[in-house]
Amino acid sequence: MLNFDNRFVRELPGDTELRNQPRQVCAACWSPVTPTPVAAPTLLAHSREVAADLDLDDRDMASAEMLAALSGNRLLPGMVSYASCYGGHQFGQWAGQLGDGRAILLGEAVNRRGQRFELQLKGAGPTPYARRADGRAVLRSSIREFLCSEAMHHLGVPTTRALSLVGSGESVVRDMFYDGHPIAEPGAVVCRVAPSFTRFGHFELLAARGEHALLQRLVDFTIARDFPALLVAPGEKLAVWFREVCERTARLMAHWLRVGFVHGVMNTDNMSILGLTIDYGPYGWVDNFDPAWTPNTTDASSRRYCFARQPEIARWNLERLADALAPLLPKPPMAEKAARSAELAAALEHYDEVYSAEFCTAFAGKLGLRSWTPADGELLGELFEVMRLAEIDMTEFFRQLAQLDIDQPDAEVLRESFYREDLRQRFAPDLARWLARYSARLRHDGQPAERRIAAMNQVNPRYVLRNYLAQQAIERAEQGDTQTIHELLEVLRRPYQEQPGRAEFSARRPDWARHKAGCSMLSCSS
Ligand SMILES: Nc1ncnc2c1ncn2[C@@H]1O[C@H](COP(=O)(O)OP(=O)(O)OP(=O)(O)O)[C@@H](O)[C@H]1O
Repeated sequence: MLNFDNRFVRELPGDTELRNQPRQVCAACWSPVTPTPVAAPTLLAHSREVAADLDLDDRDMASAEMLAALSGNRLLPGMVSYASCYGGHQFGQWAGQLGDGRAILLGEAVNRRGQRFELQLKGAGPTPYARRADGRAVLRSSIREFLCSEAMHHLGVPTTRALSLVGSGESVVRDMFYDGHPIAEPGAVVCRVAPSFTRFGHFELLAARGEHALLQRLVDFTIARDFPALLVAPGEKLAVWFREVCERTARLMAHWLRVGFVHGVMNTDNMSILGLTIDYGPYGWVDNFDPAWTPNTTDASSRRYCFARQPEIARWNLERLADALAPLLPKPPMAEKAARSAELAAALEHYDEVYSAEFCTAFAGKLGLRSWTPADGELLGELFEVMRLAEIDMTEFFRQLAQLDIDQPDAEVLRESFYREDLRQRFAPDLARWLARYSARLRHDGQPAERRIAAMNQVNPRYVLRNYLAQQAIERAEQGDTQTIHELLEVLRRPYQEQPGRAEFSARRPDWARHKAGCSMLSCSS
């Protein structure tokens, strides 16, 4: 039922040692490893769209063989299992070898249309990269990864996908939430799917070890397998490819800002070479608009990975990738002094340009403008300031903004986007002034209201995976009730459409969730 063509292990060198013990793995891109079986797997949910991409129907998904494969209990014909080797910069520091410590690849499925997808189990047991950890994942973080991958896809944000969420029937011990005391939680395995799970860190590790021949092989392989449409003359290959990576990353950052997504751990090992959102750990969705907000408790003081800094951090990460690739280019002339070649530097500048352009396009769309001028940048900046000070809900505000009567602007249509009545009253004059200027701008733009509203509703979601919604789904699932997971999966399939009877899934964060763990801040424990 699935066809495999496993190029990664066929074309790139693997680890020659077979023991599954934590260790440094050199001169190899992957290590063979078998998933550790789980006691009592149950399929808690699956994405029918991802299944369809793999030519799998509901019957296939319900089969015992599939459950065995998706829990790591048995391989299907054609599958090979391995963990890949990468390093990374974590919180700005080089961390050395990291690797797939609890992710196990199952090979590359090729569908009837010739599309290629790597399948990867997260939480399927330890690998040589597990260091001292257990290779497992808790149900709570697996639900968050499963739902958010699919929600992001339906929002139009590039992302790795999730085929399945399997409860393992085993418990996993983590020290989370409750005063740091270790507690046993239910475990789970998610099957992730993406054309490639290659990260910036794969290249960085080879460069850091001086394994330049293998680095060149990995670059050639990645371009050939993952960027088949890239047209390049042989001499320019590396720079043209890096420019493409910069461009995709820039587009991704504009998307994250558009929908109010904060990744939480933008280390270089969590940066996808395809410009996909990867690793749904302590991520969060912006409720009250705050550029400095980070959902990750580990980052609460430095706020390195807060909402508004993400584009800047993505550039820093691209610079680390450029550093890793630089040894593959002819040495720059002494006069240039810089370690980086002119081509790589130009690609980084391209990142800045593409990001700026994409950001303007995204926010022009959110505001219902057909074009963007520097004055619109000022208008948006003023809005952001009012939204921040008045603690306005980002998703609710932009969705409701389309309802504004631009001939008689009245902030009443935005009432529901305020969390606090006192702040609503205090900032009412500022908001009214802004709405008047904004309405004048729209009248000047001259687009018929119906068309503007329809266009705004296509880019301003009604439904996002608010932090407290995911937490509710988790708490119910931990009691054995998976209905909320299914409801959320269904609602988040059509995030831009009004769905009658689904108001509970668009409501802004309730008061009880404001400081509750899981609903506002999260630790990395997963
Ligand atoms: N429970 C665990 N067992 C083994 N390795 C782990 C575990 N949790 C995290 N790691 C490893 O720690 C490193 C950094 O962790 P991070 O939280 O970014 O990863 P993750 O959430 O496991 O994975 P991914 O980036 O694949 O989604 C990675 O090498 C990861 O494989």
